[in-house]
Amino acid sequence: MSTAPLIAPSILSADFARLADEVAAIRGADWVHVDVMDAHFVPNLTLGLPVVKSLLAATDIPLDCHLMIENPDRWAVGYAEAGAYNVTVHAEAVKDPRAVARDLRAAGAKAGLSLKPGTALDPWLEVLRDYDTLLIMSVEPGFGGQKFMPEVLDKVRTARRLVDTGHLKVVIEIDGGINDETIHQAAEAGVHCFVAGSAVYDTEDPAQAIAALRATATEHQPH
Ligand SMILES: O=C(CO)[C@@H](O)[C@H](O)COP(=O)(O)O
Repeated sequence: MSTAPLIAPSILSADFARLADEVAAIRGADWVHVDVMDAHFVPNLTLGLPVVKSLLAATDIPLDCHLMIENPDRWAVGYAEAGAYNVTVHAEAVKDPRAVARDLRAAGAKAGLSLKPGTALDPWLEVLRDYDTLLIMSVEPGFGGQKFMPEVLDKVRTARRLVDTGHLKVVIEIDGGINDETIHQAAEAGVHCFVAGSAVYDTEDPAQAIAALRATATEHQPH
């Protein structure tokens, strides 16, 4: 697996004017992380499949759809069929994780599994053999602009050890509070793909912010 760090700016906005700006700003990103929230699994409501279809038409950058919704078993495959590159469901919400992974892959997408900060990694290791991406949340899902939780990095270190020894084949992604001051810790712990919202969009030059995050993550890759 390539160790070059991936930077994935996250699109969260339910304000369509701002969303257009966010899409226009994502030059130089590897993936675009799309925060799909349903106001049930998380206390926030953002966007759904029709808007994701518009985003797919608006950018060539692979879309990484993070489903923070109840009953992802029902909805996930629609995002894959629409053309999302990666579709991530939450361990705390999914009922049949193996069937979801199989259906996502059959529809041509990578399958992702996400863990909230308080969810342990060990019970999911067997299931993760069927997945391509492990998304470790470093904030409680729901809102951008929260403080990074370094305590989740133990899960990153464990997962990275398993990847490096060939026991797991996943891209390790982290999401929440990633910025210039925190990305080095996540990189050193072994993260492959870094999601960043405010650190990209709340700057004068989002493309430059993406480049700077990538440079820091590259510098702090584990050896
Ligand atoms: O999904 C979420 C939060 O639930 C994240 O994708 C945030 O939207 C990232 O924003 P920052 O923490 O980087 O501001």
